[in-house]
Amino acid sequence: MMTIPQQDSQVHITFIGGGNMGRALISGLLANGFEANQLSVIEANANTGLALQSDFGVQIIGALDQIAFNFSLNNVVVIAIKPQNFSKVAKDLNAKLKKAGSHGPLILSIAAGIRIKDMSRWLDHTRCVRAMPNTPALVGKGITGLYADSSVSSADKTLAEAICQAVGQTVWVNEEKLMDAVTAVSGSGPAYVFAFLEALQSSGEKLGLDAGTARQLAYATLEGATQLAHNSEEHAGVLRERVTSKGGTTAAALETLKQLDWHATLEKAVKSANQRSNEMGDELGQS
Ligand SMILES: NC(=O)C1=CN([C@@H]2O[C@H](COP(=O)(O)OP(=O)(O)OC[C@H]3O[C@@H](n4cnc5c(N)ncnc54)[C@H](OP(=O)(O)O)[C@@H]3O)[C@@H](O)[C@H]2O)C=CC1
Ligand SMILES: O=C(O)[C@@H]1CCC=N1
Repeated sequence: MMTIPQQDSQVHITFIGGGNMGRALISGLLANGFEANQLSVIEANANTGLALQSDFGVQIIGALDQIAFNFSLNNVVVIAIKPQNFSKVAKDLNAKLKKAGSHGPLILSIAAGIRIKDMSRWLDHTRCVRAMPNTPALVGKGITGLYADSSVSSADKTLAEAICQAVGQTVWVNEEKLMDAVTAVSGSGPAYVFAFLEALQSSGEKLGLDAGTARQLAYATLEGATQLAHNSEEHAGVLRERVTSKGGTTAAALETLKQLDWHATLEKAVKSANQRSNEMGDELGQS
């Protein structure tokens, strides 16, 4: 049963939205110390809700107005719906929070782009922390960036951090605009890695390997190289040079990547994600 450091009482988390990221967090939390009776989910899509109930045994609540806060300080609401739906849901939640008074829950938003000042305004509530997890949370290997402004208590920061640490590592940023960068690097990052895997595997297939062998080679290489880099104190560039024999095969591949400006291309892609997160904050914060 998951309790939070320095507190005895049990944490209860209500998810609003149990889609891709909600599911990844729920699965990761259950595998890492939480029990099903500590989690409830409000999910608009009936099939998605049924699948969560059957896979994880969590309680599915039909609608927002059925949330029963237990008025404990360890009551948490994770908002895991699309950013475009956020203001509507937050305004609906506002009435419930008013009833909860000063013991309203900690709100942990994982929505890309949505800023603390806007969610606090829609919710009329200041116990809000912004988080950006990623889907490797599903296997307990996520990383979550966190931001809270100075009005949030250290107990609430500890609570938010402990929840996110149940599914991987956490880092705090001290300026909210850096959440756009976190989103661009690690929130969206798994997609870049999966795209790289797809390309490495299909390259192997085009060179004549069967799909299974190409997949095995690509996945093991990514896993091994990542582990090597993780365990090494040296810069990834040094590790790259060690693979690159003068006049050899790696040099030929890296020369092609250089001609195609691959490094700068990836940096541009990550910059686009950063910019989009910021734009979403501007666009969606207006409502
Ligand atoms: N996917 C990722 O890798 C990451 C996503 N995020 C953030 O997480 C949030 C969710 O993303 P993701 O899980 O991918 O999105 P999904 O669309 O997969 O999940 C959202 C779920 O919420 C449901 N929903 C919509 N409106 C409501 C409502 N009013 N009440 C309850 N449930 C509702 C949706 O149902 P329906 O499909 O019927 O609309 C859907 O099942 C986003 O804000 C995103 O920015 C953050 C980090 C990583
Ligand atoms: O693509 C998105 O907008 C979300 C945020 C980070 C990952 N998925």
